[in-house]
Amino acid sequence: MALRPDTRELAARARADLRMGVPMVLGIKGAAALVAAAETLSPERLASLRSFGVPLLAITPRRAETLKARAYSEHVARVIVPQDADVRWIQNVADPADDLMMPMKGPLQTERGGEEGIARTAVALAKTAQLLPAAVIVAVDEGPATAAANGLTWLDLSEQDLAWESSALSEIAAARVPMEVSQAGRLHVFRPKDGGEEHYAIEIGRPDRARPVLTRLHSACFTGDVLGSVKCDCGPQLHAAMEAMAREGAGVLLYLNQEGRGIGLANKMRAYSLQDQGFDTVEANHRLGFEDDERDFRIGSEILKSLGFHAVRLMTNNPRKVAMMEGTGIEVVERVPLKVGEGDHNRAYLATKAAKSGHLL
Ligand SMILES: Nc1nc2c(ncn2[C@@H]2O[C@H](COP(=O)(O)OP(=O)(O)OP(=O)(O)O)[C@@H](O)[C@H]2O)c(=O)[nH]1
Ligand SMILES: [Zn+2]
Repeated sequence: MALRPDTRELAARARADLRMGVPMVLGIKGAAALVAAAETLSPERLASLRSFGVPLLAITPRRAETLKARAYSEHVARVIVPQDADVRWIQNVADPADDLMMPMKGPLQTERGGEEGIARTAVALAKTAQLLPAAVIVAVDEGPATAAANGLTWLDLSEQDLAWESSALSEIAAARVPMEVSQAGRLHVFRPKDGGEEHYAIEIGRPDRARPVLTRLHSACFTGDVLGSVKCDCGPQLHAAMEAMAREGAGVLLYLNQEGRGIGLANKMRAYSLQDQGFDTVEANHRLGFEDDERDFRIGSEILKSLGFHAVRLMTNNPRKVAMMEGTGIEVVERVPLKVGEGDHNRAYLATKAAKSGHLL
């Protein structure tokens, strides 16, 4: 049936549902469950979910560790939601905002053994929807029938294990954009097949496809790039990279919409608020239930290849970016350090990245 959305498209639809607070039905290897994101859950929907069975709250092992709950798995922890627990209880387990003010959330009871695929996938969906990585799940016997009867998205992953990287990109439009640093600017917009976040490539000058091109692989940072926040070094890095390309007369700026190292601006602000409570940038991500860095840098090499580039001189201090480029078919002939913008407000942040995330100082 050519009209029918495929698994990837259904997953994208499921993410949109979760963001709106609409539950979806997830099927894996014969098991099925209603799934709702903890962050967007309403009291009415929680009550309806309970009419199908006893809910579990799936969270990441990172979050479980903060809550001192046993995960019994390296992939997911399934917290038993007490009968009298309300939405607030669920959201307090999911959200570390009040951890310090109200530390007594436990002891949390967690499930051990049994089917964990649904819980694991539900958390992955919430994460890629840039919500808090926590989902309420209620097992149901008849997945497709439950979805159909309630008008919910049915996503069956029994046959296909979803690879969580972004789906293939196609170039949508490009045009000349004269800029302060260079009159010769050209912006290309790339869109993933699943309708997700778009990413950009900005050509500066006239880069020669046959030679390694000076390239900056930059992740969106609204606070640093646009507001000039001094809490990180993103703004100065962006501008220094563009100026270097303009000086050379050629370069490519890859501007990937991976705000907050892939967790989205809302979660980044949650992380900032934890940083105001004394946690560093890595600890804050972990308390929220994320890894230090949730970005997929393959997007960058895919864009470069589709523009006809094969080799780069990469402006970065992050060895992971170099490794990812090389592992995905773009030769990195040189790493060009990009050390600008260090100040009183971001000194500790940069030191943490060097100590914990392997950034080169
Ligand atoms: N989660 C989180 N993200 C942050 C924080 N501070 C900055 N960011 C994000 O981190 C990313 C920084 O991106 P980049 O500068 O491209 O990457 P990098 O890993 O620092 O590597 P290089 O700058 O290339 O050396 C952006 O997406 C910012 O939004 C933070 O405290 N927490
Ligand atoms: Zn930044």
